[in-house]
Amino acid sequence: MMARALTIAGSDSGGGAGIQADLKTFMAFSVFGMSAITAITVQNTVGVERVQALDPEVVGAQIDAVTRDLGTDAIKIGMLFSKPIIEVVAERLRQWPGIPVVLDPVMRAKGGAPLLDPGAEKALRDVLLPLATVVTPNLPEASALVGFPVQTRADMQKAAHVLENLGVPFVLVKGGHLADEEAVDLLLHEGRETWLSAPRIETLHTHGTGCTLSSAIAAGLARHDNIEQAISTAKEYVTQAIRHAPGLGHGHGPLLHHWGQSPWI
Ligand SMILES: Nc1ncnc2c1ncn2[C@@H]1O[C@H](COP(=O)(O)OP(=O)(O)OP(=O)(O)O)[C@@H](O)[C@H]1O
Ligand SMILES: Cc1ncc(CO)c(N)n1
Repeated sequence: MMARALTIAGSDSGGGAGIQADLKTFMAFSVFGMSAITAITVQNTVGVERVQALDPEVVGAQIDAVTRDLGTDAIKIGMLFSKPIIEVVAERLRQWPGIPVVLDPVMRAKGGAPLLDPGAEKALRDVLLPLATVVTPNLPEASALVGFPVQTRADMQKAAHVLENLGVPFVLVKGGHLADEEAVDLLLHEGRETWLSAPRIETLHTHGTGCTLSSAIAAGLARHDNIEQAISTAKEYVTQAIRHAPGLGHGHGPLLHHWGQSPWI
């Protein structure tokens, strides 16, 4: 049967991040994508102009409709926006304890616009984190979750251990925001640290890197790949997606959601 994945996330009208990036990524991995939209962002490559959250009950109902009928092999979680939405999502995840969950703890867009109510960070950590199989914070998100600054490789190690102790089997702290020649992420699993390194590509076009990485991991899990293998394939996917970015828009442009060279060149 075709592998299926569900993304629970916000819509990015610009098509580069959020639900749109997730579905495009699932498709690149030949995984059937489904969505539960948490919020609609009025967004393009320049920034976020408005956010309209959905009624938490409508978020829960989308998850129910999909799981009841089509079923899913993996779940990716992105922008959640508010504590009531976090609670509804957590309640649904508890009903499906066997399904692997990739949690991207989205807090802000690249330009700084808030995508999560700061008052909901605690709920994200206390309610949702223990239900995740993989968590993928960037440096500011890791810092908000652990309560100390995360700015160096040593900080990433410390933060990863704290997050593992909060009950997440696979912790991936993303180093995209490091001032480093390499784009390095740290994977921690059962106390074992692995640095995943890729060349840092000099480009403005990095809109949706985090969404793309987490949905590529979820696609691998939906296909029942070994989790460490799924994470390293996802890292390769995001690196080539940045390298072949189509250069659209006037700000931080989207990535190429396709394996390999741009098909239109
Ligand atoms: N310029 C770059 N070149 C290569 N890899 C990059 C670059 N920037 C980020 N990455 C990689 O992309 C992935 C996403 O990391 P990043 O820290 O940018 O996530 P993020 O801040 O959550 O992204 P966003 O919020 O824009 O979706 C990581 O694997 C990171 O190492
Ligand atoms: C909807 C949405 N989710 C996540 C991000 C983070 O990149 C974004 N910019 N927009």
